[in-house]
Amino acid sequence: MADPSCPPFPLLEEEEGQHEQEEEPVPHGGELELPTVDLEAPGEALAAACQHLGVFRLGNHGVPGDLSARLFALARDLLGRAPFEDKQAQPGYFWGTPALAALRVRDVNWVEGFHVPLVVAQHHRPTACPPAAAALTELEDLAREYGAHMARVARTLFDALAPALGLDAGQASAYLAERDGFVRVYRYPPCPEPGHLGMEVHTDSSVLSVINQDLVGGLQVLHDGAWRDVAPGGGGGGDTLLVNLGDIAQAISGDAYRSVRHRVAASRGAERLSLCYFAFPQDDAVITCGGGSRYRPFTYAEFREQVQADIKATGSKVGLERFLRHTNA
Ligand SMILES: O=C(O)CCC(=O)C(=O)O
Ligand SMILES: [Fe+2]
Repeated sequence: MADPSCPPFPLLEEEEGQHEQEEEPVPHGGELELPTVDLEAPGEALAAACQHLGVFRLGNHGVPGDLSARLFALARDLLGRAPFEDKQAQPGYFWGTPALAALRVRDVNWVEGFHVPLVVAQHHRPTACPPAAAALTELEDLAREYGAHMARVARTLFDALAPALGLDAGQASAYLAERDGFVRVYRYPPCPEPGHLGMEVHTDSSVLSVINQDLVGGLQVLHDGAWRDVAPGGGGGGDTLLVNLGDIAQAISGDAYRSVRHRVAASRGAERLSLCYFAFPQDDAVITCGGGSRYRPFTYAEFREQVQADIKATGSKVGLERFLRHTNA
C-alpha cells in the first residue's frame, strides 16, 4: 500500500542511454572506522582527520542529549505521521531536491524535511498552518536552540584549525559566519524501490557540516575509491556527532583538507532521521589560499551562484572544479 506520508513513487523509466547512475560501479567496502575528536581538546587529531578523511566523530560537544531527543521525537511526529499534502503546506518543508524536480523526476532524492535558518527577521517569519502549527513552531524553536549549539561547535572547531591554515583574525571571522548557518531536520522514509538513494552523491558547499543521525544508518562516504558505511553512534544513538568538511574548507586549505563525497542509501524497512547543520562563510569573503592553490580567488557568493546555476542547467553540482586557475599549458 502507498505510504500517505510520501508522494507517489516516481516511475523510473529510463530513456535509453540518457541517464547514468554512476559512470563506473563503485565498490562497497563495508564500515569505515572514524577517529573521534574531543571538542574540549581537539589537538592533532582534528587536523589529521581533516587531512586524511574529511569526516570524523566529535565527542564532548556539550549538546544536551534531551534537546536532540526532543527534536528527533517532534520530527518523527511532524514528518512521519502527517499526510504528504498537509506537510507541503507548511513553511520550510521540502521533499527531495526541489531544484531538480522540474528537470529529472527520477533523480529526486527519497528524503523530506524542514529547513530552519538560525537567524530570521521576525517580520519574515512565515506562519505555519493548522493542524501542525503549534508543533511546527516548537520544532523551529528547538532547531534554533540546537543550531546555537552547532554554531558554537563550528566556531570552536574552526578556531582550532585557523592557526594551521595560516588564517589571520579577519579571515577566521569571514570564513565562518556560523550564525548564518542553517539546520535541516531530515526524514528518509522507507523507500519502495530497492537501491534508490535517500540523498544522492555530493560534497557539501559548506565550510563544515555537523550530522546527528539516529540508529538506522545509511550514510556512506567515499574513501579510497569505495563506498564505506558510517555506522550510527551520533547524538540520536550515542554521544558523538559527525562532522564532515565542505568545499570551502577544501579551498581554504588548498586541497590539504577534504570535502568528502557522501550519500545516503534509502532504506526499505525503517525511516531514518537526521539533524544536520551547515556553516558557511560570509557572502563577500574572498576564498583564497595563496598563489600555490589550484583555485583562483573567489567570493563565497560567486561559488553559491555557480552551484545553483549548474544545478539548474544540468541537475548536478560541479563545485570547486569550476574555480580552477586557468593554465596556459
Ligand atoms: O542525512 C544525512 O546524514 C546527511 C545529509 C547530507 O549529506 C546533506 O544534507 O548534505
Ligand atoms: Fe551532505
